[in-house]
Amino acid sequence: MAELHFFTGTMDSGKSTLALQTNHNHAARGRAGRIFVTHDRAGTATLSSRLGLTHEAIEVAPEFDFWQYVVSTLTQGGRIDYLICDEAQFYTRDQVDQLAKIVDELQIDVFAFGILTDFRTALFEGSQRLVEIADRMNVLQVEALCWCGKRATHNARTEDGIMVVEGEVIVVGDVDDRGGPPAEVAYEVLCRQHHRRRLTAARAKAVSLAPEPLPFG
Ligand SMILES: Nc1ncnc2c1ncn2[C@@H]1O[C@H](COP(=O)(O)OP(=O)(O)O)[C@@H](O)[C@H]1O
Ligand SMILES: Cc1cn([C@H]2C[C@H](O)[C@@H](COP(=O)(O)O)O2)c(=O)[nH]c1=O
Repeated sequence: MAELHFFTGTMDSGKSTLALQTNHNHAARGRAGRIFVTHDRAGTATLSSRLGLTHEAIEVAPEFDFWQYVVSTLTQGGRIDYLICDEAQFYTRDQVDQLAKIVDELQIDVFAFGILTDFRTALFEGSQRLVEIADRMNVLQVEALCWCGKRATHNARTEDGIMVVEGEVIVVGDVDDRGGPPAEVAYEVLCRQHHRRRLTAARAKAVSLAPEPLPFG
């Protein structure tokens, strides 16, 4: 039986790497797949992992129809055994419903990968629908860590190094771990407590270096 799988984790937890590994393993056994992505950091129609692997992919625009794409490919004699869908948090609710229909009606496996929540801690539209209807939901096993050492569960956005909780939902960007001057827009993974307190690594360091107030005599 085909299934709709949803693999989730914070930014930088290895989702795109797993997407490419999944594609590799299925393709190596002669299965025919298609790779989809949207808003990848590496540019349009590319699936990229921080481990250096990239693969060309089909760019998913908001009006893209997965069901139509697959049905028209099959009716033209093409073969599709599975779909790899990265950055699935950005897919629309309708697109996720199309993926479920493809699984149920055409017996094609779908492997979707994406972050669950945005920088404000709200569910993304695509992820919400995947949580609601996926056959299996898997949390990535390689844990991304907060600066304090705890498991990171939240994605924080920084602007010029300052954590923000308001703004556009979609802003493509990367985790800033180069230690250089802060990027205009960057992301940092944090545990819930430090996300709640808006305590990023840089702010925690600044606080720890602040001089102790002199005791009054
Ligand atoms: N130089 C490195 N050496 C080993 N592993 C690395 C290196 N850089 C990144 N990684 C691994 O790659 C993971 C990020 O992979 P990626 O697939 O791009 O994540 P995601 O798609 O979840 O954002 C990191 O969690 C880390 O485990
Ligand atoms: C939290 C958050 C993230 N994004 C963007 C930033 C990246 O381009 C992707 C996540 O990619 P990854 O492969 O999981 O690292 O999503 C965003 O647009 N809005 C957000 O709130």
